Amino acid sequence: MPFSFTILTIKDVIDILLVAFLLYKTYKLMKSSGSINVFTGILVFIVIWVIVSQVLQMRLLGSIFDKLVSVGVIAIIVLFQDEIRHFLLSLGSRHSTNSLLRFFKGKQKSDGGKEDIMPIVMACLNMSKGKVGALIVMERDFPLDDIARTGDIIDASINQRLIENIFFKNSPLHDGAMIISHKRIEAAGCILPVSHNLNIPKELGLRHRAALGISQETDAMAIIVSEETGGISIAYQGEFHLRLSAEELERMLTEATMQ
Ligand SMILES: Nc1ncnc2c1ncn2[C@@H]1O[C@H](COP(=O)(O)OP(=O)(O)OP(=O)(O)O)[C@@H](O)[C@H]1O
Repeated sequence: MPFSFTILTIKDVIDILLVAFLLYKTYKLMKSSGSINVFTGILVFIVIWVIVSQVLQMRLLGSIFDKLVSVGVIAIIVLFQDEIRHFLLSLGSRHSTNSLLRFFKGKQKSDGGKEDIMPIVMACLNMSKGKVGALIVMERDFPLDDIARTGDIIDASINQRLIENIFFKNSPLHDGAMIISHKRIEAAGCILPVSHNLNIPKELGLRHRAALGISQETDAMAIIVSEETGGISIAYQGEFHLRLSAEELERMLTEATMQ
């Protein structure tokens, strides 16, 4: 039988690149939420399904697999509703849209928000030196009102001494997380969702798990000051950035709060 060559058009190349991008995004989301084994399992199942029903054309087994696939789509949506919500959120977030606009317009990033960031950075550095534990969540596009309601509403301007005071050991509000929203300290003593990721290093406790949890469920950035080591870390988009320097902390906060 003569070989037949299929000519790839530009549309096909874009199609392949988009599928690769979607697979990569899914892989990253699953990895950050600790469901990477499920992702591998689904991939293995798809490969077996394609071999059985398309390549070998086994009709009986193929029809069973076809049925499983049609039900499987609904099962996947139910199982991964959090990951799907996070994916759609990251696609539609103001940050992604603005980056895209900047890319096309060649517009420079604004240097806004430094006066709001520096008190947070300075407070974190002081708390780090004194080994005072802290958990600060910076709201972005996803509203954190429900989380803020689990603590005490403060609604104060961002102030270094106020932040340090709240997290000072034995202060009534030192337990739990502080929420920063619309350039204000909105609430303190808030309860965050805890991440169930199994790959979190054992030495990181509940404060770090809670920070990772909120970064998986929303687009917020969470800053952690460790009471044990004084280390400053950030949980963002389901990933940890551990043991940050003052410059790294400032840079990440500036990037995250840029409009
Ligand atoms: N779900 C949660 N939401 C908000 N804050 C939480 C949550 N769970 C724990 N915390 C905070 O974390 C503190 C416990 O921290 P723990 O020692 O377990 O964490 P850690 O990650 O090891 O941090 P550290 O290095 O500071 O010890 C609690 O006192 C509380 O303030």
